Amino acid sequence: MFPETKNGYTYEDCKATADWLLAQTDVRPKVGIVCGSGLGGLADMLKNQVAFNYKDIPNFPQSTVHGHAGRLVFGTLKGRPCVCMQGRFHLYEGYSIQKITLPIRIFKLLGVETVMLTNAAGGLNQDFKVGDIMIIKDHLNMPGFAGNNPLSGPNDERFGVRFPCMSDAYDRELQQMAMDVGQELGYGDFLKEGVYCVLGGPSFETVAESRMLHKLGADAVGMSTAPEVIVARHCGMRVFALSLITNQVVMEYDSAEKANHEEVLQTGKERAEQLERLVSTMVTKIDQKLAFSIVV
Ligand SMILES: O=P(O)(O)O[C@H]1O[C@H](CO)[C@@H](O)[C@H]1O
Ligand code: HPA
Repeated sequence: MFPETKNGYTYEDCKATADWLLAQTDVRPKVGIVCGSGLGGLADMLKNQVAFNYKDIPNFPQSTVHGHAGRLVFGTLKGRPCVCMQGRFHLYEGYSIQKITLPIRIFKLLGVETVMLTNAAGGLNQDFKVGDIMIIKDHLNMPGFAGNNPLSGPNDERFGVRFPCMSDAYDRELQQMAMDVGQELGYGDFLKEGVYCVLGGPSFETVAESRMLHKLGADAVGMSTAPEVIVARHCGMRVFALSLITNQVVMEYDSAEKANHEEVLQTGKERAEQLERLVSTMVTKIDQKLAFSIVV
C-alpha cells in the first residue's frame, strides 16, 4: 500500500513542524545536509546528536527505501551546527512531490542558510568511472517537464516568488570550494563536475532512454535531488549538491551489465569516507565564510 499523499503543505504546517523540532534541541543549524542512498554515514559524523525518527516528527513522511535510515539528526560537524536528513524521500515511494520536498522548507524555518545534498547516480558521461564524485553544476528536471514541479499549486510569498530563477541554482562559489577542497584532499583523479538528470523511477533506464539523456546533455541520472534544489532556491537558501557515480548506465544492447540497487549501495560504502570528508571540510569553510561576511 502506498503511503498517504497530501497535495501541498501550508506555511503554517511547515512552521508547526519546525517549531516542534526547535523546542526539543538547542542546536540552531546553519547548514542542512541531505544524504543519498547508502550515504547516511555523514549523519553519524555529527557530535552531540539529538536525533528524531521520521515517524515521530509531525507531518514527516516515512523512509521506505533500503539505504535510507529515516532519521533527522541535529548536532555539530567539526563544531558547526548542522541538521542532517539520514534518508530522503522519492517520488516513486508514492508521495506527492510537495511531500518529498517538505523537509527542505522545514530546514528554512529552522534557520538553515546552506543546503548540501548528496545522491547516488548512474554515470552517462563516458569519461566517468564508478566511484567518481560529480559536483552538480546544473540539472534536467524531467518530472518538471511533465508538470510535476514541487512549486505547482498556490504560491506562498513567505517562502518565495511565483516564478523563481533557476539559472543560478547551484552556487558557483560552493562548486569552486568543492573543487579546491577536493584537490587539497588529493581527490583530483575522481572529482568531476556535470549535469544531473532526475527521472521519476523506480525502474532504471532503458538503453534508448539512457542514450537520449546523454544526447540531451546529462552526465549522470538519478531519481532525486532536483525537486529539493528547486524548493531550496525558491526560499532563498544556497545550494551545493554532488552525485556519487555508483554504476555506469547501460548504453549498449549487448552489455551484460544490469543496473541494481545493491551495486548502488556497495559503491556508496566504498566511497563513503572520502565523500564525508569532502562535505565536512566544506562545512567548516562555509562557516568561516559566513563568520567573515558578518564581521565585514
Ligand atoms: O538519489 P538517491 O536518494 O541517492 O538514490 C538513488 O539510488 C536509488 C536507486 O538505486 C534511487 O532512489 C536513486 O535516486
Ligand atoms: N539510474 C537512476 N538512478 C540511479 C542510478 C541509475 O543508474 N544509479 C543510482 N541511482
